Amino acid sequence: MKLIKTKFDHAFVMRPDVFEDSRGFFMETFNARVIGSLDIRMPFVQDNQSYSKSPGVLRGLHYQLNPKSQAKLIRVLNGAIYDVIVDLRKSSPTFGEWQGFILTEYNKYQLFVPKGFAHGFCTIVPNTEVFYKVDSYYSPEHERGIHWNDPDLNINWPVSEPILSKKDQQYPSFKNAEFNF
Ligand SMILES: Cc1cn([C@H]2C[C@H](O)[C@@H](COP(=O)(O)OP(=O)(O)O[C@H]3O[C@H](C)C(=O)[C@H](O)[C@H]3O)O2)c(=O)[nH]c1=O
Repeated sequence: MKLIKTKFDHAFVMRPDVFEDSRGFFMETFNARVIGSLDIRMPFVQDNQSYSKSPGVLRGLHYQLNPKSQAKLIRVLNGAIYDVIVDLRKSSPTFGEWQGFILTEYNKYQLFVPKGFAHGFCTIVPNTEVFYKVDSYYSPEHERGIHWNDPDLNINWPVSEPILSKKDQQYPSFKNAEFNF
């Protein structure tokens, strides 16, 4: 497995070993022993999958408050995304900083996002399917968000007029957002 560090402690990109032959390929997409060796607290308790018809669909920036904060292991089954995480951990030296990653069905990159981060992605091709594991159950009462186009974060999304849910249009700015990490 290939491991790529990010600007954040405990967040990283990993690429499983891919075994290709004349039929196609095989790879272990999740192995608790491998994940455990990266001192990632287990267990993941829920798998999520989303499908976005068009390029320019932006989902985020989302997170759940403690005690229901979620670590996530994200990968693209089909298509491609520009994936963004924002450090919301107040004591972190990278608090308020963000980093973007291109995850596609072709590079097979997986992004591990620790608890305490806001997460969002923008699709860059049609028919994009994203699969991710989370280590805390969905809790609408603890769900919060930050506006995708927050001027202080100034994230360089690949589109200027994304397709957004009503909910994502109404999230507060970074400085007015509620978080407890
Ligand atoms: C997240 C979630 C949602 N839902 C229900 C609630 C809504 O009725 C419906 C669609 O949810 P939402 O519009 O929040 O879906 P996304 O905009 O794709 O949200 C996700 O987008 C970004 C990228 C994330 O990182 C989060 O994991 C997640 O918030 O699914 C559930 O039943 N369980 C869940 O775990």
